[in-house]
Amino acid sequence: MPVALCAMSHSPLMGRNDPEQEVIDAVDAAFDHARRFVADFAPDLIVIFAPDHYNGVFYDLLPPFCIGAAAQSVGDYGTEAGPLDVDRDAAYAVAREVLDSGIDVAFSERMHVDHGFAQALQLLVGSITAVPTVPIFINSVAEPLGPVSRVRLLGETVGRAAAKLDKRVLFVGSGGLSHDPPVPQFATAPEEVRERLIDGRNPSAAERDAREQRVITAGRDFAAGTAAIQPLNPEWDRHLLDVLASGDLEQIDAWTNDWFVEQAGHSSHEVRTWIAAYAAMSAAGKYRVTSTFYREIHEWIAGFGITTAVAVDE
Ligand SMILES: O=C(O)CCC(=O)/C=C/C=C(\O)C(=O)O
Ligand SMILES: [Fe+2]
Repeated sequence: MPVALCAMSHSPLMGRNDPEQEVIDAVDAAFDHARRFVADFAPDLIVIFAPDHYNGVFYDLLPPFCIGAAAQSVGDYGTEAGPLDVDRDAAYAVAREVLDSGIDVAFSERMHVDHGFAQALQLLVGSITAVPTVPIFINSVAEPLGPVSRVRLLGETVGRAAAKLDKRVLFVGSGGLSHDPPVPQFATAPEEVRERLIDGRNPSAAERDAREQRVITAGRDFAAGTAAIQPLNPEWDRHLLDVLASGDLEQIDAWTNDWFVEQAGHSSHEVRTWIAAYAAMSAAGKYRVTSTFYREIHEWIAGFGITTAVAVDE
């Protein structure tokens, strides 16, 4: 059955610390294009790969990957809260195929997800329930991380499973590109922050507000050139976009996790979601990238990209 792809950056700072109007208009136009692309493809199912930012998955039990058979959005940064419309049968079918192929994916009957999933679904199809989904969490934040080659293999097996579903499947990758927003790291976090990284579900409104305000302030400082966070790396971003478009994804296996951080900041690991989505596409054969948007947006602390791709009949 047909497959298609949309990979996109997300940012909790959209609408909270916006760049100048010309940039917003360009992003809006790119999302309009992506929405039309998705509507024209008319997916029966969205398989979405996204990270979490210590809102749904914590160090009390932190799998590298997790497939949700049911999922609940926490509603951080004003995103839609509540249950996603998860296709449970499809989630089980995908999980079986992934496990059969030797990838030890975790599985959840109550996965908690944050803006990584919700913002992408809302931007592309209007809500977290508009189209049945299979949500797949990819740890992109909480070290230690496994090699990126495992993410590519996960994506490939998910793609093989999706091809057997007899559905029109849209693969979505949500996150990236180069960016280094203030997401705490366990190794360097003070004790009280460590505690919430281990078991921080259901923070009070005041706690959530303080966390969100910290990120908004960092966005303001970054745009003003005064934030002590890593710069964006548009050359690295463009190179990644070229590699993904080339279809030659195996070259990514040689990229080390340290290299991602050196080049493009800690949260550049979120491009794992793009790599998985493109690898899923590659399982169906050759593909062609049909649109690419890219801008450096300091206000959102993001090398911000949106790409779409279709399968090519050989
Ligand atoms: O305060 C925290 O623990 C997390 C901060 C946070 O959620 C930052 C999110 C940033 C992105 O999702 C992004 O830029 O990709
Ligand atoms: Fe993120």
